[in-house]
Amino acid sequence: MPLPNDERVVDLANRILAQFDTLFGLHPGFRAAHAKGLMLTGSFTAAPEALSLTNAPHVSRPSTPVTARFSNSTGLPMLPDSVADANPRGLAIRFNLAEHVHTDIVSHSIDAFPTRTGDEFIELLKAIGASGPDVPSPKPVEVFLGSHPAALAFVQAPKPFPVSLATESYFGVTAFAFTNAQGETKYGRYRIVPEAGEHFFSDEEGAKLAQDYHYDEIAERVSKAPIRFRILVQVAGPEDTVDDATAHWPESRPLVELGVVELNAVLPDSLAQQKHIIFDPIPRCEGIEASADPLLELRAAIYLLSGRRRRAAQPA
Ligand code: HEM
Repeated sequence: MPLPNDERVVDLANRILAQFDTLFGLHPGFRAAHAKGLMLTGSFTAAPEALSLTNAPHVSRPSTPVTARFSNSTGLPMLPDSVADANPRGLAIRFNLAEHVHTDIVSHSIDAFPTRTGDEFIELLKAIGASGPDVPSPKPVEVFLGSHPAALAFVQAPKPFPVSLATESYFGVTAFAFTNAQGETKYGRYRIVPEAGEHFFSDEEGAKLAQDYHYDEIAERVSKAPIRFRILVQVAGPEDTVDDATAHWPESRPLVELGVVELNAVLPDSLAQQKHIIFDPIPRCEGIEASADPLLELRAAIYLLSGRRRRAAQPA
């Protein structure tokens, strides 16, 4: 996973990282965002119909080992699971194709993102940082939301507390170009759907959850039976926008099943593994290419810079 060649992207990535530090404080050894999490292992089994979409290596073989990380939002590693800011939850999946060869999916539990570009995103972070409780209305964040409808829609969208991290759906949000063995390319977006169905608490119930409820629950659940998710790809129509994470496609677009992820166990050294692993929002594998979405290169740079910093941190 290389840093982008474009120095402006790397500079923006560093500035966004610094803005996360300002918002959440420094927590050496943890992620700047999605800091609280847990890692599990398992395998991916491709669905037969997946080959119609892509000849990616994990789709062309019977089974691929995976490593997955569930996470809470924010850069606060001790954030209680009962706090609304813990939503949306994250799910990152690494398909281990060979030693040191892998491709990842990074997803979160809402089919939306507040901004189309990184420049808008840093503006939003700065506006949030400048909108403390003592700041009179209209606060900078209110002004930002008033002039950015996608950000307003993201903030206002329901983000309920899942009963379990295994009863939540996750969305890749950015589009990728999927190419099959015949050379046909279609754009699509990931949807990761729980076999256990979607189940949520009311906000009142969510606010009463224990500090580490979701992570204790998922560990308990996987110790009894495997946890399964179907990985689907929502396929774009010819007129759909494929380079804008804030754009929504009609629900009538077809869904192609890529396969099933089965998680079998929590990694015994989850904390050390989380510190080390750096998920890549760009697939970088045959059959799945990045779209022109400007967030992709930027995120790849941020996750790498943040990951290098995390790896270099000395244990507390
Ligand atoms: C401007 C856009 C974005 C920025 C600046 C951003 C920023 C970050 C940062 C700084 C991290 C921590 C990286 C690390 O230390 O490893 C992170 C992780 C993460 N982000 Fe984003 N993000 C963006 C968009 C998204 C989108 C669109 C999604 C959902 C599809 C997403 C889901 C996640 C998840 C799940 C993680 C945790 C990954 C893991 O477990 O290692 N982010 N993000």
